[in-house]
Amino acid sequence: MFSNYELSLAFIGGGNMASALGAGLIGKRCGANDVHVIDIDEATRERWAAQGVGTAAAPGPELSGQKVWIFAVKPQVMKETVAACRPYLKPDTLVISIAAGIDSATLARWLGTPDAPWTRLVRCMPNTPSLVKAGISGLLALDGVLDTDRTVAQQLLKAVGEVVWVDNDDQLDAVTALSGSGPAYVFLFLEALIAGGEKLGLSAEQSRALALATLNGATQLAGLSPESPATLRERVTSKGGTTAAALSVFEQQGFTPMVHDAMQAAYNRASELAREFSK
Ligand SMILES: NC(=O)C1=CN([C@@H]2O[C@H](COP(=O)(O)OP(=O)(O)OC[C@H]3O[C@@H](n4cnc5c(N)ncnc54)[C@H](OP(=O)(O)O)[C@@H]3O)[C@@H](O)[C@H]2O)C=CC1
Ligand SMILES: O=C(O)[C@@H]1CCC=N1
Repeated sequence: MFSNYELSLAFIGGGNMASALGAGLIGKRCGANDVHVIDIDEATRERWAAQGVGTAAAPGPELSGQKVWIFAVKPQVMKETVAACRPYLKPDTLVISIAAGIDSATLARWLGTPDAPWTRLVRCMPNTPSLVKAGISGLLALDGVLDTDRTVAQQLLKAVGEVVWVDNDDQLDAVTALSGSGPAYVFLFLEALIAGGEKLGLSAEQSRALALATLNGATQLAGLSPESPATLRERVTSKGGTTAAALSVFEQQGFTPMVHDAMQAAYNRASELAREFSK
């Protein structure tokens, strides 16, 4: 379907997440000149223009020429942004929204009418490792979405990593709490490991190399091994040894419940965003 770059793409909002997706997609699924970016921020437009991408500060007729639209603005401005783009929809436009929280039925209503909601719509929750083609995206299509549209959305996101289809908006909020926000949790852990190494006398450079390779190696091992993460953890933990000493501190200080509370907070925030900005 995408041979000879048959895809034309609009990013409405060209910030962090759109840039990560664009970096993975341009040259693989589309040429730079097949992409159109609408962003109110001049510096953002200049970054895209430097890659040969057409840009505009506001939606206009050129949007009608793009087959797939990816809404990548903050949930707070989704409603007004959709309203501004809506006049340029064509019957065959596939809309993908990556906004956290804003549910599919609301988006379908904003894009269409209350009586005839837009059906060519896929909700997606990607993550920033898409920048290096190591992302993972949750995808959600309402009943009635064409199989061809599901396929296009899936191929698009597979160009920047893996995809997992979910059944409803609540599950997409759970994806948001896990893999959407998740890279930030991992970066926080990485920062803590690096700072911890330095406190114990390693240089910043040594700590960074050791921490990065440890996270990389451990996740690769977990991905390739048939054994569970719990078993792999036990393999590192010699009785009465150093790992046991460290893990007992994690346990005493409530590491696992803290991770669960953090994920619950992200999930709850997605619902709040939906309530606040879906009216
Ligand atoms: N960052 C991430 O890891 C992920 C983000 N998302 C979702 O992606 C969306 C974008 O997030 P992110 O990329 O981080 O945000 P950014 O703020 O980096 O990007 C949004 C961009 O949209 C611009 N913008 C604001 N209003 C409009 C408008 N009316 N028309 C066009 N452009 C506009 C902003 O300009 P200005 O800065 O001047 O306001 C900004 O450049 C959010 O809905 C978020 O939930 C989903 C998954 C992961
Ligand atoms: O923080 C946010 O709201 C967005 C959604 C997932 C990652 N970033």
